[in-house]
Amino acid sequence: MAQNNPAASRLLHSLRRPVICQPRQHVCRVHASLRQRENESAPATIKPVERKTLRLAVPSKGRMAEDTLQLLKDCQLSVYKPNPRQYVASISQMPQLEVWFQRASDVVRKLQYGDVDLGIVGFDMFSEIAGGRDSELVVLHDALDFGQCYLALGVPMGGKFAGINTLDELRSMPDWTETTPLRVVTGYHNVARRFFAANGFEHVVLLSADGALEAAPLMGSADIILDLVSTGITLRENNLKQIEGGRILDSQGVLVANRAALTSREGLLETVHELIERFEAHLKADKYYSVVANMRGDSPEQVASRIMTRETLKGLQGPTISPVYTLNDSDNGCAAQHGFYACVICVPKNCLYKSVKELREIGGSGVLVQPMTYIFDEEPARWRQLLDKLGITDFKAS
Ligand SMILES: Nc1ncnc2c1ncn2[C@@H]1O[C@H](COP(=O)(O)OP(=O)(O)OP(=O)(O)O)[C@@H](O)[C@H]1O
Ligand SMILES: O=P(O)(O)OC[C@H]1O[C@H](OP(=O)(O)OP(=O)(O)O)[C@H](O)[C@@H]1O
Ligand SMILES: [Mg+2]
Repeated sequence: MAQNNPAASRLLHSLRRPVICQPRQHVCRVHASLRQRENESAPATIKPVERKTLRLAVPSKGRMAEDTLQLLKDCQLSVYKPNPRQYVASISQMPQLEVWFQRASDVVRKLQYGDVDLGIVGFDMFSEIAGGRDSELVVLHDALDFGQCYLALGVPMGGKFAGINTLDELRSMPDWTETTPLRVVTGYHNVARRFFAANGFEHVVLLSADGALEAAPLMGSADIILDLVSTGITLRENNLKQIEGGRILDSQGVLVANRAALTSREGLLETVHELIERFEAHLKADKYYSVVANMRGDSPEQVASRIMTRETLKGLQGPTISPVYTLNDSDNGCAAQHGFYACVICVPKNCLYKSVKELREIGGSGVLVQPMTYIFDEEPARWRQLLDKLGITDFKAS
């Protein structure tokens, strides 16, 4: 069938191309090949081109591209791209920063080479290309709240895998030998190599494919897959299951920087500070509603104490309580209404209805719910952690 179908035969062809073995060598010692590949993928020590501008690389296509631009927009950092076929754009609020559109894998490579200073990419891609640990690259924000997925093994539900439900069981199958290794198809060879080496798999061969990996076990061209999972539907629809111990790496969008650039490029730390502040303010606010309720009570303290007895109503710092003023009919003046207070709290979005019910239980009447746009903390913890990582003690953001 594959012979008559060009797409299928291309896939088969790519699946059959082993990447860690020589053409006639079928079995790999994953430990040895791990060392070899990591040296290979080490960034070349090429001196970056001189430039005055700062650069941020973002994914150029797919869901990560859309979500990255949306995040920047939500932080009042809309990206202006004059022409859809151009790869460089700008942000009017940050004129010092060029935005470069790149394939996700190239975002990481360009960061390694120092061609860009900052990049937004999935943690999966960062792990695959750069090893996933802070080294010459530094993760500035590890939870941008989009592109949530994870890398996991997908194992056939039936056949010889019917009784296989854990990583130990998979490893202990007698089928895997020098001549019949476990064939794993994946786009994440470095992650896979590290994972199988760390988990004591001896006879593994990694195969390549650019998409539709889930079809490979059914076709017979691989035993299992290692791919991204989000809802798990694609695995299920292709008769594949996840196994205990087979969830390899959790991923979402991250902001990464070139470490050397952080300490040498003029203005980069200030820009990073602003980006972290804006991202944190938006991402935090996105999880809350601002709730204003009129509360019955004898004093502000009494209302506050009642609110503080309820976990969902405590908000971020506790309630703000103020008098409610009404018009005085006799002289048209205003007077604080006795026994009534307005209270403002932040409520986690996922507890909204519970909070409204609790407010009513403790004397609330009208409840207004508003979206929260930004919550600026005094200093984001991630900024402090970055300064610690870089060993900077005397930086003052302007
Ligand atoms: N199903 C998914 N759910 C959430 N995030 C995902 C999912 N698949 C991939 N991602 C994230 O998106 C990144 C890009 O994925 P990918 O390269 O497959 O592009 P895409 O958005 O699916 O577009 P396409 O596959 O059509 O080129 C991945 O590195 C990962 O971080
Ligand atoms: O768990 P799920 O919600 O089903 O998502 C998982 C699927 O999503 C990604 O594929 P994508 O949709 O990006 O298609 P692609 O293979 O063409 O990249 C990934 O490679 C899986 O196949
Ligand atoms: Mg995809």
